[in-house]
This record gives sequence, structure tokens and C-alpha cells, in this order.
Amino acid sequence: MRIGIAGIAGRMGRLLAEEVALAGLVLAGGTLRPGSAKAAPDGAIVLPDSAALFAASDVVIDFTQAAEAVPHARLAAAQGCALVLGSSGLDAAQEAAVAEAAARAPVVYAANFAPGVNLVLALAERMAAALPGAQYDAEIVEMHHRQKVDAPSGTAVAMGRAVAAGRGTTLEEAGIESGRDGHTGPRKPGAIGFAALRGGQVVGEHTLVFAAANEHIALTHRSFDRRAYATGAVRAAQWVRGRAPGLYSMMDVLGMR
Ligand SMILES: NC(=O)C1=CN([C@@H]2O[C@H](COP(=O)(O)OP(=O)(O)OC[C@H]3O[C@@H](n4cnc5c(N)ncnc54)[C@H](OP(=O)(O)O)[C@@H]3O)[C@@H](O)[C@H]2O)C=CC1
Ligand SMILES: O=C(O)C1=N[C@H](C(=O)O)C[C@H](O)C1
Repeated sequence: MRIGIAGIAGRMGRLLAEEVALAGLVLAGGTLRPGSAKAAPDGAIVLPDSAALFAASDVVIDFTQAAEAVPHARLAAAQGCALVLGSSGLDAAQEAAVAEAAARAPVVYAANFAPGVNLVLALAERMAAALPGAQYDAEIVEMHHRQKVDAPSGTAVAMGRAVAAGRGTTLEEAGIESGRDGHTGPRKPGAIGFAALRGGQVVGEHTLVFAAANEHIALTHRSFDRRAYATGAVRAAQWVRGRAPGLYSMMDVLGMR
């Protein structure tokens, strides 16, 4: 199986190249951002653009940036190539366009490819179903390295969506409270709160708190090494090859639904 890696010189791109080799798969090559000062890992073939990457690959893994998600999903659809999409920070229109392209190619899109996080998402939904929103305020706190460009993290948003689903609603309907500052007024009943911390080289930490008048319950996941994401993404690439077109998640890859 030939794997292509978009953004092969990035933090995730480099690790993905290592994990592809460790899994005994063929690295078809990778792309760099046009004009990038970064160099690809030694020995990796650098392809001139995304079209060449998709033409050379059976599965492309994309951990670059939100703006590349739609063009990459459209290339996957046009060229009959599978896509593993890990970039975060996609807006609603970008997510809808990826879903549309996935009608013509198999796409695994996940906010977080670490298996433990996906278990946390399943637990979050069950906890929210058991803890009424009128009494248990859901607050999500995440911390990441100083280079991260989007907030809240994709994983924090996925946690919020899981809480909303457990309560039989959507994140948009439940309401979001984030970036509280100044005279914000009291907390809106049922809203889901987000707080983002940035500093140092934190790989990824997420805590979901359910806070009631007389008790708190918290669920925390910490990633110590990006390899947790990279091994998950390569596993997803092996799983998605040859699947029918559709939008899949890491939960599907892990057999969790
Ligand atoms: N779903 C998950 O499990 C995870 C998701 N992520 C997400 O993955 C993304 C990347 O994270 P990370 O590796 O830390 O970030 P990096 O900035 O280290 O890597 C991204 C790389 O993509 C390159 N790039 C940007 N645009 C293009 C393009 N058009 N073509 C080719 N390469 C391009 C960048 O180049 P340059 O540096 O020159 O700009 C950079 O080298 C983020 O959105 C992050 O949130 C990260 C970890 C886990
Ligand atoms: O940018 C990162 O580093 C990460 N991004 C993903 C996110 O936004 O949730 C996954 C992980 O938290 C690391």
C-alpha cells in the first residue's frame, strides 16, 4: 500500500513518515508547503504538489492545516484515493465540503487519532446522558504547545459534541461559553464551556468537568508523545484502503460503533 503524507516536514508529518516505515508500508512521498523553509525527512521523495501526491498514493494522510482539508478531500474524490484527515480548526462550511467529497472517496476524519481519546469521547457521551445539564455544568479545559494556531482544539470541540449528543442535542443548540472575560453575567444553563491554555511544548491535555452544586466529576486525557496520534493515523490508513466511499471516524477504525 502506497502512503502519501501531506506536510511531511511538520511535527506530525515527520513522525508519520517513521510510522509508515515501521508498519512496513511504502512511503510514496510527501509534500511541503509552497515556499516552506523546512526540509523533508532524509530519503523521502518530495512531490511537487498535492495533485502529484494523490496521483502517487493509495491513501494520503493530511495533518497540515484547516485550509488544505477541502482541496485535499476534493482531490481524493477526483482521483479515487483514500484520505486520512487529521487537521483541526475546520469551520462548518469546510466540514460540510469534506463530507460532500466523502460521498466519492473513503475519508477518515478525526479530531484525535489517539485510541484513548476516542474512549474518552465515548465515556463523555455516557456521562452526559447520566448527569442532567440543568444540574451538572460541563466545562472543557485543554492545554497545548505554544505553536498551536487554533482554539479550542479539535478534540475539545469533539468532547463538547459528545456531551451535547449525550444530552440529546447539538453543541450549537446547547450553546457555547468560551473566552470568558469581563462582566460576562452568570453561566447560561446547559451551555458547554471551553477554556484553552497555550504554553511550552505540551503535546495535548484535555479535561472534561461536570460541576454540580455538591460534587464534581472530571475526565482527563494526557498525550505525552505525538506518536499516539501517528500510530493511530497509520492504523486508520490501513483500515480505510478499499472501503466504500463515506465519511468515517476513528471510532469506526477502532470498532467502537
Ligand atoms: N487529529 C489528530 O490526532 C491530530 C491533529 N493535529 C493537527 O494536525 C495539524 C498539524 O499539526 P502539526 O504537525 O503539529 O503542525 P506543523 O505546523 O508542525 O505541521 C504542519 C505542516 O504542514 C505544512 N503545510 C501547510 N500547508 C501545506 C500545504 N499546502 N502543502 C503541504 N504542506 C503544508 C506546514 O509547512 P510550514 O511549516 O512550512 O508552514 C508544516 O510543515 C494541526 O491542525 C493540528 O491541530 C495534530 C496532532 C494530532
Ligand atoms: O495541534 C495539536 O498539537 C493537536 N491538535 C489536535 C486537536 O486540535 O485536538 C489533537 C491533539 O490535541 C494535538
